[in-house]
Amino acid sequence: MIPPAAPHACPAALPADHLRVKTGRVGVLLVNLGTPDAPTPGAVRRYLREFLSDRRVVEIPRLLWLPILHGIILRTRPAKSAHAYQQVWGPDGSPLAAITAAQARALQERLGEAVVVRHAMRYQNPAMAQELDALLEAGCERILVAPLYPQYSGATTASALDGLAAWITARRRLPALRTLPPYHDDPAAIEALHADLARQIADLAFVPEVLLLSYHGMPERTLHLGDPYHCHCRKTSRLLEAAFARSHPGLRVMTSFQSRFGRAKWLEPATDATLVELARSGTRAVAIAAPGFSADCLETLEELALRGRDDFVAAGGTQFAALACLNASQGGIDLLEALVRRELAGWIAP
Ligand SMILES: C=CC1=C(C)c2cc3[nH]c(cc4nc(cc5[nH]c(cc1n2)c(C)c5CCC(=O)O)C(CCC(=O)O)=C4C)c(C)c3C=C
Ligand SMILES: [Fe+2]
Ligand SMILES: [Fe+2]
Repeated sequence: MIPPAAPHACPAALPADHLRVKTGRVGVLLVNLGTPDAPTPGAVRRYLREFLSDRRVVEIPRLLWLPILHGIILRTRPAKSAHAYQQVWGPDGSPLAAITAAQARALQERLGEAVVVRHAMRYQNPAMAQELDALLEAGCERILVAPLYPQYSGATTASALDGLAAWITARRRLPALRTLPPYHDDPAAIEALHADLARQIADLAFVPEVLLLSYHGMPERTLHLGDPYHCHCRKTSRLLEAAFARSHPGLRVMTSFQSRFGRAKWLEPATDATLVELARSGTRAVAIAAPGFSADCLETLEELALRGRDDFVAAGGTQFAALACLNASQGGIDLLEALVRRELAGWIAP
């Protein structure tokens, strides 16, 4: 679609190859949150230091936060979190990194040579700046940056855009840029999630009474400050609930928020408390899903699938299934392709 650059005359003092760069291509950068390079206390510490130093993630004044982060959290949490990562670490490393890489490869296949697809992590590796540079190097003059968060939050979507902004300010030669909007209520996203979860439920050895939709939590204060995250999660849930009411009339769909961090009040109800409450009030069979995560990660594979099951069973529940995220499944890649093609309108042939 982009015409080749016309020949031109440059000052004789410049070397003949000063503009001999590849041009005319379109790039897509899939971005997810980030994960440690290894399931060791040292690597987890480096990851947490970068992540939890981000002002978008912890919004309390630096003077208060930095002594807590460096004096307490970075001394105690890395060993505990490394133990959790060891339980989900796979042959290709961290699940979040491996799945995001697989999503990028699958999307590259779908989009063909007209588009260069790469992936990056907001924290740790592969770094956003390195991957954006690689797209420029490959001749991409137009780049779509796609944070893979269906629901917008300052801590995730906005932070990924901060990563892009930091790269922009540090480079002379910039491409044209677009960013993927949140897709929490996109009919294609709801349909993909509904179809994938329904397929997984059909494959279970039991019939769940409850489908619990668990989203990563946020401090409740961020909702009052105007972050749309809570509303986006609730809307995804409402649309999924409506879809399941049609396909699975006996299934109760509920929503909760997981991964509380720190002492402040977080969005409620909490996932762990909800599982215990369900079991205590007589629910025996639960399936849990995480529609806020585009890829399985520590928060789904350890917190939900392992600890969630323990909480539910200890409180009297008997059947528990943690359903997979869309990941690089056919439905997941169909969705990514649809979202990305829509955002690339005018840059690539329909
Ligand atoms: C999907 C959306 C996410 C939101 C919103 C979010 C907010 C948020 N997270 C923390 C603190 C931690 N999160 C951690 C891991 C983690 N978080 C997300 C996604 C969201 N976070 C993902 C995908 C992951 C998993 C990464 C992986 O490697 O698999 C962690 C690290 C793990 C641990 O030590 O428990 C922390 C810490 C805050 C404070 C926050 C909002 C303010
Ligand atoms: Fe998180
Ligand atoms: Fe809301």
